[in-house]
Amino acid sequence: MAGGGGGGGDYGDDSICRAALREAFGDSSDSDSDELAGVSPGAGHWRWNWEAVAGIRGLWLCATFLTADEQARLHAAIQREGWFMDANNQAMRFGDLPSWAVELSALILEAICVGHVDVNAEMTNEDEDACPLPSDLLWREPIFDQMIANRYNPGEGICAHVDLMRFDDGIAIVSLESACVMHFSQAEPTGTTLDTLKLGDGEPTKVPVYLNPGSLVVMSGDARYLWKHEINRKPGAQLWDGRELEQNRRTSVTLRKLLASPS
Ligand SMILES: O=C(O)CCC(=O)C(=O)O
Ligand SMILES: [Fe+2]
Repeated sequence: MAGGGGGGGDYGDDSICRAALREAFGDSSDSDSDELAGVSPGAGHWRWNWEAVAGIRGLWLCATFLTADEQARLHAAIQREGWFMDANNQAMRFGDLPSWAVELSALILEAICVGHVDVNAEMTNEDEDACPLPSDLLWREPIFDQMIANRYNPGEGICAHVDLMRFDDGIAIVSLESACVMHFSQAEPTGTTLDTLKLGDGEPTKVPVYLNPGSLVVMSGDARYLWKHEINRKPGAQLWDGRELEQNRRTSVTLRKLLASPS
């Protein structure tokens, strides 16, 4: 897909993306179902701004992915599943996803296809760098068939990890309820590339990414395979703009695609 120019802009061939959307999900304007219905194709086009996270190839953030209303409807749909009763704080689905997750997947694909890309100075002019997901991942069907919903109480997070290799490239994370800082650190230091990312004392740099409610993070390539991600909500670890974030309950939805199992 072609990238936007210096000031950002629509990218890719809109009609190809729209065809992919229709093929994958049908015409959502006909939809009479579901919690996110009413979001017609292209409706979010003006507000979807994609930022490439500096220093991590394949890591993209769309801070304006869901409106407050869409967040509320998505959260209500998750609540209705009744997953987070008692001490339960995680639910996984494989294969057929709940209809709201299928709709969310369609919205993610649409945001990737028609959103605006802020091309920063560090990026090269290679087309693949100017799209939040490589086109082969955009065309796979379904785009996602595995989902994890996580609920974190204040103080709870997730340890540094690379997602399991049983999942394909191209992972999306939607945040709800409250903000957090997710840190990325290199998984396998290779000497050469790490040199530019090391602090003076040799400690690998952690790249902080602020995940506000309603934001969408997309990881592919290096970001998915060569960088670990974590959410450390121990006191002192959630710093943003020099201030400690106030911690509240956070819910996230992670969408991935299972690799075909060897038969
Ligand atoms: O909750 C999040 O934001 C991240 C979840 C995650 O990384 C995972 O489930 O693999
Ligand atoms: Fe993960």
